[in-house]
Amino acid sequence: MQYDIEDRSQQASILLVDDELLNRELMSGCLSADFTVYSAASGAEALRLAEQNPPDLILLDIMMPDMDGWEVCAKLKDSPILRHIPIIFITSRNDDETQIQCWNAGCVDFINKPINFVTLEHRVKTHISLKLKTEFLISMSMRDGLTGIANRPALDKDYTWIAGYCRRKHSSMAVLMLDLDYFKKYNDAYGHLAGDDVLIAVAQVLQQALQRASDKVYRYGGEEFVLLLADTDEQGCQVVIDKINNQLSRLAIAHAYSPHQRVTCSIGGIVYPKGAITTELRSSLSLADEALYEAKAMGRNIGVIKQI
Ligand SMILES: Nc1nc2c(ncn2[C@@H]2O[C@H](COP(=O)(O)OP(=O)(O)OP(=O)(O)O)[C@@H](O)[C@H]2O)c(=O)[nH]1
Repeated sequence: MQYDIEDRSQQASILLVDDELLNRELMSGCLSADFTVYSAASGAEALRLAEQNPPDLILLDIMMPDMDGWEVCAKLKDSPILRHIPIIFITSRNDDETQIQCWNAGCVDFINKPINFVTLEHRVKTHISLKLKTEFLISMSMRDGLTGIANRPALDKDYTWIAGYCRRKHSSMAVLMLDLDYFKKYNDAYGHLAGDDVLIAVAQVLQQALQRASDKVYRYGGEEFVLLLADTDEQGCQVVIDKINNQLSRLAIAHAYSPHQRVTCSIGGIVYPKGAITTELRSSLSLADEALYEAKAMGRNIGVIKQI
């Protein structure tokens, strides 16, 4: 995947927070050619705007009436969604104590007033570039290199919050494990690269079969995939399994060494009843794996779902 920092910078957004209109206008004039800039005249407005539309960077004045920059910063750092947004303080004070206070508050940098606009522009570009590159690296580390879908570390990360969410919402949840049938024979007969193409095609089928935003698919290992389906019962699982099988049968990838003469998969899954979900991924996978084992033993190309 190619990454172009220039392209992404154009879309990067900056929230300016300053109670003085002139400061906001001058900073906006300096930055709006390169970034999407929006501004707030108070701490309360800044928090509201940041929640509605989290920016990539916040330029935060310290001395403001009602809520000062320190308090805004503390509230941002308290929010699980907003805490990672880099903050640059804008301050007219340059004493040691203020500088230490800025760093302790969790800013990435600070700029002194009167503002040197060349410095402002360069500092902002540096921090936006760092933020975008970090985001890109994090997203890459959560993707499977071959198929482009989420990988096992992403599953580890997502499972806890999806299971916790379903438990709190008192909804059901399904964990499915999918394994291609006779895939070793496929690789042996058609070659490893052809096998890779099958994995890519199957990953696409799985993504298409999952229609809700909360449905997630991961490449778990070699030819194994895991699906997390929030708010899904046994009947819902069956609908998903049927869609996957129909789509695979429509693709009709020839496999002369399978009794089905085409690439098929077996699926094992478990459904947790409303609210009774374990937040331990390991035990969910081990139960789904048992169901998958049964599906394989029953002749493959079949789904076995168990209600827990
Ligand atoms: N092409 C390709 N093959 C892979 C990849 N990862 C794992 N495999 C292959 O997947 C095959 C899995 O073989 P087995 O675990 O014996 O399973 P199987 O042949 O599908 O048999 P059943 O699951 O019992 O139907 C092995 O040949 C692995 O080399 C990959 O990234 N690309």
